[in-house]
Formats: sequence, structure tokens, C-alpha cells
Amino acid sequence: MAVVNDSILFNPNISFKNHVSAAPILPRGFSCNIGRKFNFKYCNLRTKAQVAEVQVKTLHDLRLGFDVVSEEELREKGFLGMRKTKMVCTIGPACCSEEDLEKLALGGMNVARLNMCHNTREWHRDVVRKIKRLNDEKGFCVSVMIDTEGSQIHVVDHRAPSSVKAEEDSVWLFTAKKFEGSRPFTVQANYAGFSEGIEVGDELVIDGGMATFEVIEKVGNDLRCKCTDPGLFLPRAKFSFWRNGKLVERNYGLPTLSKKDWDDIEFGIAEGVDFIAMSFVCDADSVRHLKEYLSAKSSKFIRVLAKIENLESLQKLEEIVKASDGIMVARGDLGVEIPLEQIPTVQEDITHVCRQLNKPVIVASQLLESMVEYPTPTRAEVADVSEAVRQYADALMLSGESAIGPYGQKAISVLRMTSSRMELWSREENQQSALHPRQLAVSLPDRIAEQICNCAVEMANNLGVDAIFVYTKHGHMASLLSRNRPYPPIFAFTNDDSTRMALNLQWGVIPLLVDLSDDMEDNIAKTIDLIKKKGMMKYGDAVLVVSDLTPAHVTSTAFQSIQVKTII
Ligand SMILES: Nc1ncnc2c1ncn2[C@@H]1O[C@H](COP(=O)(O)OP(=O)(O)OP(=O)(O)O)[C@@H](O)[C@H]1O
Ligand SMILES: CC(=O)C(=O)O
Ligand SMILES: [K+]
Ligand SMILES: [Mg+2]
Repeated sequence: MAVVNDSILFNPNISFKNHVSAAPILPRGFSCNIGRKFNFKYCNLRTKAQVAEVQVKTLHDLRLGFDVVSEEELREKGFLGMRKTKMVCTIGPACCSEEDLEKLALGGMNVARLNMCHNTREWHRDVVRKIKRLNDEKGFCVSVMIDTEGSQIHVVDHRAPSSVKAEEDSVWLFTAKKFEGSRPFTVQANYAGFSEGIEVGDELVIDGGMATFEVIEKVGNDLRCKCTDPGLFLPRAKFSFWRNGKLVERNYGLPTLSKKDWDDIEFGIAEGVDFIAMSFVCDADSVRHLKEYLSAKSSKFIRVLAKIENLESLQKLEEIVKASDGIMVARGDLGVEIPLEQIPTVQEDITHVCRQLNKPVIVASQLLESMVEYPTPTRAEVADVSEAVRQYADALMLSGESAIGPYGQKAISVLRMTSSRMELWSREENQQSALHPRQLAVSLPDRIAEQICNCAVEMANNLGVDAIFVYTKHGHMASLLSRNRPYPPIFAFTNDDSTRMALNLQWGVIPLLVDLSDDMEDNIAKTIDLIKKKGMMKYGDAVLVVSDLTPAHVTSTAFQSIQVKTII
């Protein structure tokens, strides 16, 4: 074995290139990956084989490295100052260049969302590849999510490029028949059966209240409607029907995933995306079906997020949460099916259920809607973002703000600053211990893991440790810790890339890809040592270490532990 002194190897101040003979072993992308150069000058390398060994060891050790954004944040703000709430950005024409994607990544984007409703598959492929390239070459850690189109039956379009006003008492024709260009007082529904079961006298509501109509006549499948509450038709407006103050629920018998969605899913598998967000989920079966399909067809573990955006999914919330790998509160479409004033409480209920059932939850849509047009948010929008953070949502999502707005980077910085502020307040006000976690586990080993995580977080908070370290294969322990929303950040060391990318969505978790050995003590020593040598921990700092990986020397029993390590 070549004699490699780690402290020299990882000394960031000395240039690798000082040592000419070692230069050829620089792995591709080495210096970009980590953003610094390494020195082999003092390494006692004699033979080619030794050089090769060092190369392997270097690569392995390298993988203990942080993503560049977390590393920078830790250096700048210290452990407690690290942001806990994750950020998802929808990628669209306004932010799809490599340069713009990099700016969003630097701004703290954890997950990039691609809405398959829009644009071509080639366009999406290009974006996915750019993101992966940024990760590989510049050391970011941005996960990729595709969001299915679903059978979106309740969309109408007036076919004009911008919005059109509906005046009081004006009469409009809603038709599924296609027509070119725009026609006065005519809007086109995207689904032929849109008027099935609808009666004269029913109310037609646009975009959750943007405008309201009364159905005054049914002509074949077309509806003639009179505007009772004037307002705007936006392009691709969403609509719903109401009778006696209640939503007219209609079952069109359409599958949650259309033929196009399945093609998009194949695309997601081929491109190795990390998450598939399933639109208009109605039951747990469809989620389970997709998960089974993915585990058979994809070599990578792709996580399935169920979007709660209609009444049916709300009625079956718990079973859907249990079946999925995470949830999105899709307030855009949800606001079409439930009265707007119910959105805040429904959001709080969903985030609470997700945390109890230990599934990550994203709060989405219109968080900073005015920033699609203006460079500054409204006070009310900032309050809405703060409320989602106060509820301990795992992640916040930008839609049009990043996809089409000119102020995407500003919007992400508003999310970042607002969440950091609210997280600090919650900590100072001691809000974090408020959850009384429901016991989830059934088997004894699982119950032990759950209890260990609950107690570990209580200990970490009471002791005021700087960080929690957890060593995890599939991310389960890390998410159980996250569920308790600890004060210090959770560094989750995993040797599984898909686990790392999935943990990106979880509150307070900083996922790191490492090569875990069978020897747990060695893993712990190695990781602490490295972080210390990177100058990120100093004398007196304390970490609480949680592990459930059985060390090599223990053969007959599982070994789960909490240890507190103080840097000496
Ligand atoms: N890939 C894209 N190409 C072009 N425009 C896009 C793209 N992605 C998003 N947009 C634009 O950004 C707006 C907001 O995006 P988003 O995907 O969040 O829409 P949404 O209607 O809220 O989502 P959903 O259709 O899933 O309910 C869209 O209305 C669309 O105009
Ligand atoms: C995000 C989404 O699909 C919605 O809000 O409807
Ligand atoms: K969608
Ligand atoms: Mg939606």
C-alpha cells in the first residue's frame, strides 16, 4: 500500500499540479468535482501500482466530499445555520440554459422539477443531462423529478395568447369542438366528455374563483353559460362544476397514468431521474402499481411522489401517503376542487399526516406567484412561505416563478432567506418538540430503530450537539431522524447514490455519498476525521452518531447505537 498521509493528501492549499509525475493520475473531473486541488508531493509513491492504488483510494476518499453548496453553507454559517427546508424549482424556458441552471443550483435548488405537460421530450432530456453534468463536473447535488401530465380533463382555453376578460352577464359557449385561432365568447374544453352529468343551473367556476358562470343551456355536448361573477380567463384555465355549493364529482373512468404518461415514465427510467411525481392520484393502488412497475423495470430505485390535487386523493389521504415515497400538496389544482379558504387547513393536515407517517412533503404552487412578473414578492406571499416552513414541510416548490419568470434566482433567494428566518424562530421558540410521533414500526428491529431515532433527536437537542451523523443504506434511519425535526443538521452517509438523491428532499438532511465498509467504527472514524481535516469541525465540537449497520465483528446480533463523539 502506498504511504499516503491523508492530511497532506487533503490539504486544500497545496496545488496537485506541483507534482508533475502524479499529474497523469488525476481522474477526469477531479479538480472540478471538489473545487480544489490535491498534493501528492509528500506521498511516498514508488511504483505505478502504488500510484494506481492511491488513485483508487483518492477517489474513494473523495466521495466523502460534500456537494459544493452545502460545503459552502457550512463554512459560512456553521452547523446550526444550515438551511433545513429543501427547495424544488420547476425548470422551464426561463431557466433551462446551463448557466441559469447553475445559478439556481448555487442558489440552493435541491430538486429540479420537469413538468411533462409542457415542451418536448427532447427538451426535457437536454435539461436532465445538463443537470447531471453540473452534478458530475461541478460538484452539485441536484436531484431530478419528472411530473406527469395525467388525465387533466378540466382545462379550457380561449385560444388567445394572453388573458381575456369575461364581463358580467356576457354569454359564452364552452365546447370541446376544435377551432383555430380565437373566437369571441367561445372557449374550448380539452376533453369531449367535459359536460357529462352537468345540468342547467349548475355553476361553472374558472381557476378556483377567477370567474364564475351559470349553465343556462345544454346544446349537445356544448354548454352555454352566463357570467355571474366577472373575471379573467388565463390560457389553459382550469374549471370545475358546482351544484348547491358542492363540487359536482364526476368519474370519467380515466386512468391516473395515460399512454403519454407511461411514455414519459419510460423516458424517466432511461434518463435515470430520481423522482416521478404522479398527477391526479385517486387511490393507493395506482401508486403501488407504478412503484411495482419501476422496481421491475428500472435498475435504479426511483421514488414515487403522489400529488394531492383533487377531492378523491384528499378523501384517501392516509392510504395514499402510506403507499407513496412522498407527497406534493399541489395547491394549484387542489384549489379548483375545494374552496380556496380550505387550502390552508388542508395543507396543514397533509403536512402533519406526512410527518406522522414519515414521508417527505412538498408544498407547491403560487408560493411567490407575483414574482412571475415582479422582482419582489408580496408580504402575503412571504407569510405563506413562512407558514409552510413553520408547519415543517420538507420542501417548498417554485413553479412559474422559476420556469417562465425573469426573477427565478431572486425567487429562490426569497425562499432561502424566508425559510432560514422561520427555522431560526422555530428553534428559538422551541417549537420543534411539538410532534408526538405515532409509532410506525411493527417488528422489534424496526421499533428499536424508530425509538433510537426519536431518542437521538431528543438527546441531540438537549445536549446542543453540532450535528447528527447517520450511516444508512436506504435512508430509513435518516428519515426517521428528520421526522423529529432536530435542531442540528443530519449528515446522512450512504453508499447508495439513489438514496443520496432521494434524501435531498428531506428536511434537515445533508446526504453524502461514501464508501461504507463493514466496520462501523472505521466508517465513523473516517468520516469524522475527514470533516475535521477539511477544517469544518474544531476542538470541542460534538456530533451525535446514529448507526444501525452491523459491524463486521458482530455476527449473531444486530447492533444499533447512539454515540456522542467530541472532537479532541
Ligand atoms: N417545460 C416547460 N416549457 C414551457 N413552459 C413551461 C414549462 N414548465 C413550466 N412552464 C410554464 O410555467 C407555468 C407554471 O408551471 P407549472 O408546471 O408549475 O404549471 P402547473 O399548471 O402549476 O402544474 P400542473 O400542470 O402540474 O398542475 C406553466 O403554466 C407553463 O406556462
Ligand atoms: C403543482 C401542481 O400540479 C398543482 O399545483 O396543481
Ligand atoms: K403536471
Ligand atoms: Mg396540478
